[in-house]
Amino acid sequence: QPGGLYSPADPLVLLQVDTLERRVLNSSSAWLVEFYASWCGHCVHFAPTWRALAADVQEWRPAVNLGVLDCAEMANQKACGKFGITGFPTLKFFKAFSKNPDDGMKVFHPGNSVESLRQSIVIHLEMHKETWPPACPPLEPASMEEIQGFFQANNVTYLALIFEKNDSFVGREVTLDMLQYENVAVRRVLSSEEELVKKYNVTTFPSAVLLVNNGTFCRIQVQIEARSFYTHYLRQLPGVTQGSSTPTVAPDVQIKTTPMPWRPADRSKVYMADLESALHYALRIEVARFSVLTGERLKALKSFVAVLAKYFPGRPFVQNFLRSVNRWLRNVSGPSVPYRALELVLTNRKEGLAPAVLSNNVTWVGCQGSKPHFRGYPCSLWTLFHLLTVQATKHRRLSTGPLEVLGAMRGYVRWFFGCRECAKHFEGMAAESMDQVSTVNEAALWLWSRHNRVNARLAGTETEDPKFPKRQWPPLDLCPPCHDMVNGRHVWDEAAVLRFLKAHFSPANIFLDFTVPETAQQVRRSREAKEGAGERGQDEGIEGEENGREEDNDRGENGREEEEEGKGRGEEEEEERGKGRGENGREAEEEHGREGEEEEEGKGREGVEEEEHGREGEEEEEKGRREEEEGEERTEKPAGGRVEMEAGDLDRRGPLELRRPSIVRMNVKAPVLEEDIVDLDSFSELHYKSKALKAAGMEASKGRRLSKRDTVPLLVEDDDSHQAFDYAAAWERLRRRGLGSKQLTGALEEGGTGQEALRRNHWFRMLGVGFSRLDVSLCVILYFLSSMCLLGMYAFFRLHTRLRKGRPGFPTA
Ligand SMILES: Cc1cc2nc3c(=O)[nH]c(=O)nc-3n(C[C@H](O)[C@H](O)[C@H](O)COP(=O)(O)OP(=O)(O)OC[C@H]3O[C@@H](n4cnc5c(N)ncnc54)[C@H](O)[C@@H]3O)c2cc1C
Repeated sequence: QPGGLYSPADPLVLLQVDTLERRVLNSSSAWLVEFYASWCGHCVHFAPTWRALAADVQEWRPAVNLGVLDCAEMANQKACGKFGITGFPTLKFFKAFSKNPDDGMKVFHPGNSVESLRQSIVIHLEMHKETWPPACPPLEPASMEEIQGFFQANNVTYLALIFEKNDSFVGREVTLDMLQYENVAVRRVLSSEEELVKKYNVTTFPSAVLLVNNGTFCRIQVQIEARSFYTHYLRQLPGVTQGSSTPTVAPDVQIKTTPMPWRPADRSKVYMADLESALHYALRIEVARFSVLTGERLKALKSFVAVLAKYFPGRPFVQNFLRSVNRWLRNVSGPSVPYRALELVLTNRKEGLAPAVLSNNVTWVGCQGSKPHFRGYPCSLWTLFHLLTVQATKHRRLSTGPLEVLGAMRGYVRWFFGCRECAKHFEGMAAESMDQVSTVNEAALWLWSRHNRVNARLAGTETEDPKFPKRQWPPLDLCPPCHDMVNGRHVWDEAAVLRFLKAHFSPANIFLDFTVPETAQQVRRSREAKEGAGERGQDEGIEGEENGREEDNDRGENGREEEEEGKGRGEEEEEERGKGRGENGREAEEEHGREGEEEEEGKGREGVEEEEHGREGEEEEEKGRREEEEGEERTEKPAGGRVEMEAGDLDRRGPLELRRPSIVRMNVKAPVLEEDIVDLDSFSELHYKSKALKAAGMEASKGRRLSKRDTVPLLVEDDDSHQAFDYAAAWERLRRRGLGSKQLTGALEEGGTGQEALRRNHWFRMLGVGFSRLDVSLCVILYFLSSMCLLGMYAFFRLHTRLRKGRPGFPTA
C-alpha cells in the first residue's frame, strides 16, 4: 500500500522500484538516498530531519540529489534487498556514475542533525576523484596561483573568497549554495595560505572577501560570519541571477494513495490477521534482508522459530508451516544458511497431506493505523510476543526456562528487527534487567512493563497515531482491577495485570476477522494428516512429537527441576490468585477469554498429570479428542484433576458473571461458536463423577451456561503436545449440526452473522429437535414410572372390586 513518510511536495526525489536504478546508477549527479520503512518508529522521528536537510541543500542540485525509498512497500522490498539494506533508516551515498547497487556508501548519522548530515554530504562529494560530478564546483582550497589567473579563466564578474580554518565547512557549503547562481564563483582559502591571508589583510576566520573582475576587492560585511549570511549577501549582488536552466528534479512518481477500506476492530480483542501478518513480515521480509544467515543471527532465527512452533496458537496449516520451518532449521548443522535455501521452506505448501500455509499478505486489523505509516508491523510484533510470553505461562512443561520466549524475542529484535534504533533501545532495556526474570509469569509481566516504558517514551511524539494515543496499558476501561491508588498515587495491581494479560492474550480472544479463510480442502487435509500421524506414527506431526520428546529428554534433570519449580510456582500462583479473588482480582479473571483460559489452564494441569502417567495418557487424550470429533457425545477422558479445577474455578468465577465488564460482552466469537451447545449429558456425567462439581452445578443452575465440553475440542494438543485451536474440529462440529457453509463462514469470520445462525439453531432445538439425552432418559423413566403407577392402581382396584363382590354380606338386621 503506497503512502510513505514523504510527499511530492518535499524537495526530494520519491524513488520507486522502477526508478531507483535508473535514476541513481550511472547518474552524472551524486545521490544520497534514505532507505526507510514507513512503519519504523525511528524513521518517523528522522523524517523531519531528512526533510529539513532536503530543503537546506535543494540548491546543491544537480551536484547531489536527495532521494527516498520506502522499503516497507511490497513492490520495493526486492530492490531494497538488492541494495543491501538490512535496517532502517539506512542512508547511502552514491558517487556520480556509480555502476552497482553495492557502490553505495553507508552514511552514518549519529547526531541526526541537519548540520552533521550536510557536512557529511560535503565529505562524500570530496571523495570523487577521477569522475567529478560535472555540475559540482571545485571544493578544494584555492591557491595564490589560481586566484591570480581566475578572471582570465572564468567569465564571471565576482569571486568570493571564504577564509577559514581547515576543519570549517562554511567555504564549501557557500560554494555549493551558489552553484545554481550565475556570474559569481566561490572558493575557500585556508588560514594556512599565508600569502593570500596577508594580501587581503584577513585577521579572523572565517571571513570573506569579494573580488570583482575589474581588479577591485572589498571585505564582505555581514552581521555574523556564517554560511547563510554570506549566501544571502552574494545572491543580492547586482548581476547575480539564478540560472535559467535551473535543474529541478521533479518527483518521478506521483504516488497515488488509494485509501484502504477501514477494517473495524475492537481493541479488547487480538486479531489473527495481525499475528499472521507479523509472522509473514518477520520471516519472509525481515529475515530475507540477509542473504546469508550465520553465527548469532542464525542462532537467533532458530530460537525465534522454535518458540513460534511451540507456542503459537495458530490455525492448523499455519502450525504445520511453523513446525516444518522449525524442523528444517533444527536440521541445519552447518555454520551458515543462504536465505535462498530457507526461502524454499518458507514457500506455502498447499498440496500433500499436511498443508503448510502462511498467508503472503499483510493485513492489519487491530494494528491498523489511521495512516499507512502508523502502527502496523511493530504493533503486531509486540502483540505476537505478548501472546507468546502468555502462552509460555500456560504450557510450563514445554518451557525450557523463564527466559525462553524473552530470549527469542531479544535475539530476533537484535538481529532482524529493521528499526535499528528501536532494537538498540530494546537491547538496552533487556541488558538492564531481563536476566532478573525468574518465572514465566515474571516474563509476561516484564514484557508488559517494558512495553509500557516504550509507550511512555513515545507518547506525544511523531510516531503516535492521533487516533490511537499511546497510553499506559491496559487502560482503566479495559481492566479496572489492574489500577489502584496508594496515597493518591496510581499503582498497578500486578496480580490483576497478569490475569488480564492471560485473558487478553489467550487463544480464546483471538479473532479470525479478515484472515484468509482456510478452504474445506485444507481442513480435510489437516485432519487427515493428524489422523494419519496418530495411526502411522510416521508423518511430520509425529516426527515433531518425537522431536518434542527428545527435547524433553534432553532437558533431563534440569527439565524436571524446572517442572517441579513450575508446580511450586503454580501453587504460589494459586495462592496469589486466592488473594486476588477478593474484589479486585475477579473482574479481570472473568475477562472475555475466560472460558478459553479455563480450558488452557485445565490442559496445563492435565499436562502435568499426563506427564506423570507417561505418554499413554497423551495418546489417550488424542484418541479421546478424535472420538469426540467423530461424533461421540461423551469423552472418555479421565476428568480427575481438571474437574477439581473446574469446580474451583467456577466457584471462584461464578459470582463475577453478574458484573461482567463490557470487554466480556465484546468477546463473542470463539466462545459463541459453541455457546449454544449446552451439553447437559456431559455436565451431569461430570456432576456425578465428582462431588466437587456440585458447586459447579449450583453455579450452572444459577444461570451460568456451561460450554466447557465444547470449547475443549477447540483447543487441542497437537503432535508436539502443543495446544492449539482446532478450527478444523470446530468447523466439523458446526457442519454436523447442519449449518450451511455460508453460515459457517459467517460464524467463523463475522461474529454477527455467525451468532444469528447459532441463535436460530438454538430455537430449532428449543422446538424439540435438540433435547439432550438426559432429557430423553428422564422422560422415558417418568413415562415408565407413571405407566407402572397406573398399572398398579388398575390392579389394585380390580382386586378390590373382585373381593367386594365375592365377600359374603353381613346379614341385614
Ligand atoms: C521491540 C520494539 C521496540 C520498539 N522501540 C521503539 C523505539 O525505540 N522508538 C519508536 O519510535 N518506536 C519503537 N517501537 C515501535 C512502537 O513501540 C510501537 O509499536 C509503534 O509506535 C506502534 O504503536 P501502537 O500504537 O500501534 O501500539 P504498540 O505500542 O505497538 O502496541 C501494540 C498493541 O499492544 C497492546 N499493548 C500496548 N501496550 C502494552 C503493554 N504494555 N503490554 C501488553 N500489551 C500492550 C495494545 O493492544 C496495542 O494496541 C518499537 C517496537 C518494538 C516491537
